[in-house]
Amino acid sequence: MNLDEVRVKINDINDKMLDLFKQRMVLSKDVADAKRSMGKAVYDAKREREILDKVTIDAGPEFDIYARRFFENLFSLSRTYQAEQLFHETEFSMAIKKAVESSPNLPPQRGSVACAGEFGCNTQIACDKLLPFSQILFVNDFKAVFSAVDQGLCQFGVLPIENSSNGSVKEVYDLLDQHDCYIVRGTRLWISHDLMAKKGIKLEDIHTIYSHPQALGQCQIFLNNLGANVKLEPYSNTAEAAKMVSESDDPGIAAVAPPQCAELYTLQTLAKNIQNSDNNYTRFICISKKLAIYPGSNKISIITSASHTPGGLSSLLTKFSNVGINLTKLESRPIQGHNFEFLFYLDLEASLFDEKVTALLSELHESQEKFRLLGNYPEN
Ligand SMILES: O=C(O)C(=O)Cc1ccccc1
Repeated sequence: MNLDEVRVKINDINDKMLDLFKQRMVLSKDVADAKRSMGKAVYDAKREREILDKVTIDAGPEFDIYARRFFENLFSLSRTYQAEQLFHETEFSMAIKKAVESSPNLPPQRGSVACAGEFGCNTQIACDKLLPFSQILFVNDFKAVFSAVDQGLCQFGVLPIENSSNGSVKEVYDLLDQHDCYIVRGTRLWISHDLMAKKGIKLEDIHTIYSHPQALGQCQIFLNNLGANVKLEPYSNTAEAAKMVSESDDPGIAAVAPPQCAELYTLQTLAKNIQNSDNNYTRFICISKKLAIYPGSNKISIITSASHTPGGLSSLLTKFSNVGINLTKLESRPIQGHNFEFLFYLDLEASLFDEKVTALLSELHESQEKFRLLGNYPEN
């Protein structure tokens, strides 16, 4: 057979498969419809497993794995189609509706906001960008930001979550799982770091440099070049490190902090723009106790689990590709007390104003062992 002849045959098979596929999708909807009207669960894991085992045997050793994956994908597509076609209100979808209806058309500009750090820190700049007329309450650490929001001391909390060169702020991911708070907004800031010390001090006089671990990580190349005699010490926050240096009696210490901190804390800049890369952006989130979904919300964050089996994560991800959703972030964090089991944090380019997306997330809410919507929010 020459190439043209093979192509003709393949086209013919494709046409037949497409026709069968469409027939199968319609039948899968009918089955779901019938099951639902009988009050039965639509998803039948046992039956799916039996069919998968049968096709694996029937396909023979050359094609068994291919056949199994092919049918797994077919089932996944059917389930997405069923969820979309037979969408029914669930507790989850009603909570979404309520949040959409009760949220104002524009994100708030004012309110009380908790910020970990001190005057002049990067997170304060993010607070000013997100809530320009807010009252900032500076607290000690990220945990205290969550507590302030959780206990109603502040309406909002702003936290760094991810940096373009240094990766995720893992502590914030863990705290998101531990608190009943929602992400209501996000923003991205270009971050630059300066090295600063007391006035009159030279770079060669410095023996210890303090800063937030994210900032130290973002300036690793410059800092490591200073040699082994210079110690790097993590500190709670960049601006707090600058303040501590200015108040300390030790002239040999310095801080990595945002440029404005030099003037704020009467320090002298020893080196400017010491970040590894100029492409140094940090994403910040704004959390709130109440779920709010403003018009224009283009990003969804969720926490979920995947089954601890081969293909478990892949079948979770397939559900998003089934409806054409782009994933912008996948973070995994170990589940405390479980051996090598993980929670997955996903960011999706999607909006709950789209019914298809609400249908998919409702389906996940029902089918996944763990599922939590962290928020649907605008990020700019
Ligand atoms: O807000 C700050 O300045 C911090 O210390 C946290 C931080 C560190 C580096 C980048 C963004 C936020």
